[in-house]
Amino acid sequence: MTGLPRKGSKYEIFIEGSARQRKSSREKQEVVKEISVTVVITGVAGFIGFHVAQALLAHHYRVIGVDNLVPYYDPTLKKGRLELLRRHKNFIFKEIDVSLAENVKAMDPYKKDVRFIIHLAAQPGVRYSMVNPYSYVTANVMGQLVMLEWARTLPGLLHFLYASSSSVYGLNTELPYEESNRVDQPASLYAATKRSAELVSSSYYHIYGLPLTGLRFFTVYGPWGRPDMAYYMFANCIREGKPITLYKGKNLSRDFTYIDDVVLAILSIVKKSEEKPAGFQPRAILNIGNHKREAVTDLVHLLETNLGKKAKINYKDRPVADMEYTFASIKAMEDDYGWSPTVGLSEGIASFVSWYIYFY
Ligand SMILES: CC(=O)N[C@H]1[C@@H](OP(=O)(O)OP(=O)(O)OC[C@H]2O[C@@H](n3ccc(=O)[nH]c3=O)[C@H](O)[C@@H]2O)O[C@H](CO)[C@@H](O)[C@@H]1O
Repeated sequence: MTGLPRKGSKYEIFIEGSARQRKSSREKQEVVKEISVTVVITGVAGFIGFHVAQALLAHHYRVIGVDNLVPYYDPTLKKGRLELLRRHKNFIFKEIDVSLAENVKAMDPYKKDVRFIIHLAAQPGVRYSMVNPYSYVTANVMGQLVMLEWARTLPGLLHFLYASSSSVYGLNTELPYEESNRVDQPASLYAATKRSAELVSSSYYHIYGLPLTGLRFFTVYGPWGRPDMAYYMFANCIREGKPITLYKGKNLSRDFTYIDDVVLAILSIVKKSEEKPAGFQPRAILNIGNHKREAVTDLVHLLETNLGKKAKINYKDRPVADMEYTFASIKAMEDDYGWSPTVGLSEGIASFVSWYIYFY
């Protein structure tokens, strides 16, 4: 398994389409032209960064990938993702921590070429923010500021996209969550740092007019995923015959978003920003979700079916930092970019499990 998309998926057709394009020499020239579009991806060895980088490289972008390779989870995953990325000739990797301003000087030689920044480097994990709080402010707020400061020195920047999170909706009870909802009641420090990053960005838009969009991701899952997330932890426990911890609550549910849909969302934003349609103003914030609220117990059943093994379950009270439910309105993404998700939870979990079985 290479981490490439499911057979027949929209994302795969994208990549196959690109491969076909390489055939004629005239089109080869176009490819060479396209290579000049340089994208910086921070957190490139992370789950979402890796998939976005692969897709952009398949589309002949040049990717300057940045990551500090922090061992928050099993480093073999980050190393494996990087190994795949390094096979592309248009991939350049810098091992740096972007929460220190002096480190980003390593990217200065590419300044004039950079058209996009996709800033995904962060300290993730809702529950871990109670264990190691300082790392969240450093990575998620300072890191944001450093990247914004660097971004404003770029002469040809078209769009700065950055990762926010559905967790900013916090204790909000209005469903589905809309970008215009109140977001001043974070349930976790993690959410507070993600909201802070949005506010810092908003000030940079106001002062410097930087083209900025924060993407509020809703529980993204899939092959090469993050082992601190429930679907992955549950899979590990089921495989090893250990009990999973399921939080109590009849409304415990998530809007689960499959990675291919997230990649397509980002590609559609990048493409439109390159086209620069007259009068089009990118929004400051966009939800990236599946627009389906699914019970966490359904996730467990799907994993059991695909792994062919029953889960042993320990029920526990939900930690206060954990939201009970999430549900995304995706109207803004549909209206602005014609994007809508295509992969349901059962199909997505089947894809995840086939990668998982191969990987382990
Ligand atoms: C670990 C983590 O923070 N993951 C991400 C996840 O949070 P999010 O909490 O949505 O995702 P998880 O995969 O951690 O949890 C999914 C669901 O499983 C439940 N659950 C989790 C663990 C467990 O042992 N038992 C259990 O029942 C949770 O309460 C939740 O309802 O999506 C957010 C965006 O939407 C991201 O910003 C977060 O980085």
